[in-house]
Amino acid sequence: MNLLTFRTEEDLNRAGAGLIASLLQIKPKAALGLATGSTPIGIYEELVKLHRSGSVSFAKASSYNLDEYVGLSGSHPASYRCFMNTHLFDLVDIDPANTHVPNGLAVDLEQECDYYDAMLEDAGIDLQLLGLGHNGHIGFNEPDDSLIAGTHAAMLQRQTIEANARFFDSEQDVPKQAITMGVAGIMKARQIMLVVRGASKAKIAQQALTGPITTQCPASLLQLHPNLVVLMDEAAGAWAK
Ligand SMILES: N[C@@H]1[C@@H](O)[C@H](O)[C@@H](COP(=O)(O)O)O[C@@H]1O
Repeated sequence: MNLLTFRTEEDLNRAGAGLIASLLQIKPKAALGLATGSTPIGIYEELVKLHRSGSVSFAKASSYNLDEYVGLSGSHPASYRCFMNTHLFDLVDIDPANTHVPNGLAVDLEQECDYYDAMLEDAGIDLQLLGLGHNGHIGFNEPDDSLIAGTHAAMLQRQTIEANARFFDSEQDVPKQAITMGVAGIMKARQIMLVVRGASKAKIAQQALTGPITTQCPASLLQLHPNLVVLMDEAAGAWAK
């Protein structure tokens, strides 16, 4: 595991974007595993800047997002599809046909999950970007007695609904279910970049990265990944010094 702490958010964003840009330079057809939430926004902003300056192209790349709310269409402003279009896809030269986000409106969720897994298997994620939930979740893999390997429809925990209510008009509007890549799908990525920001996540980051590996903290499984890089700001990574 490579633990990196950054003095400023700008430094962290540059490092994160730099990693993705270097991969695309070496492997233009890279399959990127992407994440939503507030954590990756700064990294996407840096990537857009790099793209505008001509330093990076997504023209041959493909992307696979971690998750999507069940019941939201891609045009709903709080959907992860809409988030990705707004923060990255519409601002760079990626072919929209090569961007993949689970379909939250799928009538048959099981079929949608199987379809997504088959796509992931085919693509082989080169780099998976991850944020961290306050309860240790990754994607929408919530703490539990057991975890699910493949893409599945997950029930969101109260804490997650509360944390994500800021993206909706009210807490009642937050969907209770989401389609998420499973832990095996995440762990299959050739490289994982976990990004953690803010003092409120310091404790769970420390627990996930140095504590016991347990399904009660899904991010702790990342300790088993052979190629994990963790980017933290000083507030989240104070314990790592
Ligand atoms: N499903 C997403 C996760 O993929 C994300 O990592 C997490 C943290 O979000 P934030 O970065 O906004 O703290 O929230 C959501 O629940």
